[in-house]
Amino acid sequence: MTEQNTEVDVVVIGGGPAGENVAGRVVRGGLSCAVVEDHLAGGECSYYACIPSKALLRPMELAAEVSRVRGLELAGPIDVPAVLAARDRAVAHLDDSGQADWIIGLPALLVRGRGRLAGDRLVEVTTHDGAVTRLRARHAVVLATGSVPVVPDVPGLAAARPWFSRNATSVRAVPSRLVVLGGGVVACEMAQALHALGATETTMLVRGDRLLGRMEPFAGELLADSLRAAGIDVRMGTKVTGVERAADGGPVTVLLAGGDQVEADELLVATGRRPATDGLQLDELGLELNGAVQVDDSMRVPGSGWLYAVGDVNGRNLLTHMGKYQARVCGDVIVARAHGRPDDALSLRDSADGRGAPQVVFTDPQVCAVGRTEEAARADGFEVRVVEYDMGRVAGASLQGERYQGRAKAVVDERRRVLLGVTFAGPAVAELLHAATIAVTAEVPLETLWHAVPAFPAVSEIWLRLLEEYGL
Ligand SMILES: Cc1cc2nc3c(=O)[nH]c(=O)nc-3n(C[C@H](O)[C@H](O)[C@H](O)COP(=O)(O)OP(=O)(O)OC[C@H]3O[C@@H](n4cnc5c(N)ncnc54)[C@H](O)[C@@H]3O)c2cc1C
Ligand SMILES: NC(=O)c1ccc[n+]([C@@H]2O[C@H](COP(=O)([O-])OP(=O)(O)OC[C@H]3O[C@@H](n4cnc5c(N)ncnc54)[C@H](O)[C@@H]3O)[C@@H](O)[C@H]2O)c1
Repeated sequence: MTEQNTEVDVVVIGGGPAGENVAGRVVRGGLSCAVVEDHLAGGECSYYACIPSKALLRPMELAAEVSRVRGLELAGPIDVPAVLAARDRAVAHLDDSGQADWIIGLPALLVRGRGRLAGDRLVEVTTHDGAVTRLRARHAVVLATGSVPVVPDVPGLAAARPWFSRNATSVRAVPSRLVVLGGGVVACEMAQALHALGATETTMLVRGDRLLGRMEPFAGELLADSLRAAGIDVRMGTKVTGVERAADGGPVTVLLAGGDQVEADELLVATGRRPATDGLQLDELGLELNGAVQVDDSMRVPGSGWLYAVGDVNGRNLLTHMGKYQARVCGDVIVARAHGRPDDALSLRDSADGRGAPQVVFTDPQVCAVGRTEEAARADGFEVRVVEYDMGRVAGASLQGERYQGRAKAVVDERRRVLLGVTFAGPAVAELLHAATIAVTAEVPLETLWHAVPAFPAVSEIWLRLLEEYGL
């Protein structure tokens, strides 16, 4: 076993979107940086999560759009091998040389191997051949190790070799019978994609009474209607009591409280993710881990002068764009502190995560939201008024296709007359979201928004309808 020692200004553990962006910002600020990556530069998002899932969903979404436009018809069923090939291209056939070259070209040092904290500003990396590299950071160590799936404690589950999101997004042969455990984002997106790509019997087992539990209830209801209309068996209020599968393979049987059971070729478990902190040795630094690595709004671990955490591992919002935002804050803060410059500018603090991150669920209908739901706003003590509107009544939306089903909801802070949150559910509503994000972030008074005139006949006329509904 060989040992090497290297000193740089900043060491980043994890080369996913968050880690890469920290590296980009600190190098731009004149610091040297090493990125430690155990698997693929680019992280979960690029190869197993956002990118492949959206590549698998897009044909389903477009096919649904076509089915709503009179005079158009698909020439045939979705060409599954072609879709899987397009997915493979989207993930660069799991070849990370493009992203590795980007890191190296910053320039930054890319150290391939598993990193852990070995002391004050010290990271130890074990490479795949067993060699150990010790990286000493002059200024900061940033944890950007992402998250891993939660495995529920269900008898027989682990032995039944369930699928997790990586198996679903990397699918080579779509199972005919699929059972999905969970009603969150991964469950909804992957159930719909795999059903459209050939799963003929798809069952969703949802613990609660609705899908997308963190969003406005109407969004999950519209989505459940659409999934059911597509032939997916969405079962609410279920409790899985056991899972069985013969050791030599064959179908998997999911046992439910009440005596029911579902047999399928594969079981996809999509019951959330937890921060990837195993093996980092945080406890040895005296850090108490309550699930995620807690950070302040400059992304620094409280009580430490040098340890930061960005992206999924800090548990703020498990979304790529939020991890990258945190990374920009974190990188710039580290640069400011390293150069002894003021570190308290507005751009050097995370103010977006606590307000309610923008998110798009890429199903049909799409669901997107930013800011607080009505329930969250009331819980936070705001004086709330909500307005809702059926998007099918907007001229631009009705022109998108027949049977356009959609709904919008705005949550208003009555005292300041600004938006606290906005949710849209409907076909192709994702691009409406950024206008809402600007309005919520900038706290644009409704009286000012009134003068932002939406073009006719675009779907964005929903903004006018919401304001009229409010009484303007
Ligand atoms: C199926 C699915 C679809 C998703 N779709 C979307 C979407 O459409 N939009 C969206 O915004 N978000 C989406 N997400 C969430 C998104 O993937 C994550 O929020 C994002 O990847 C987090 O980025 P990260 O850099 O924090 O972590 P990751 O992308 O997980 O990267 C962490 C990196 O750290 C490395 N690593 C971990 N531990 C070590 C160690 N000890 N030493 C060295 N390297 C280590 C890993 O190998 C990995 O490369 C999706 C998630 C899933 C599961
Ligand atoms: N388009 C996107 O933005 C996108 C897509 C996929 C994933 N993501 C992110 O990835 C993260 C993980 O997604 P996810 O869908 O796995 O998590 P999630 O937290 O969104 O949903 C988890 C679901 O599993 C259920 N659940 C939890 N424990 C259970 C148990 N023991 N038995 C039965 N059901 C159980 C929950 O009730 C919930 O319905 C999310 O935080 C999300 O932000 C984002």
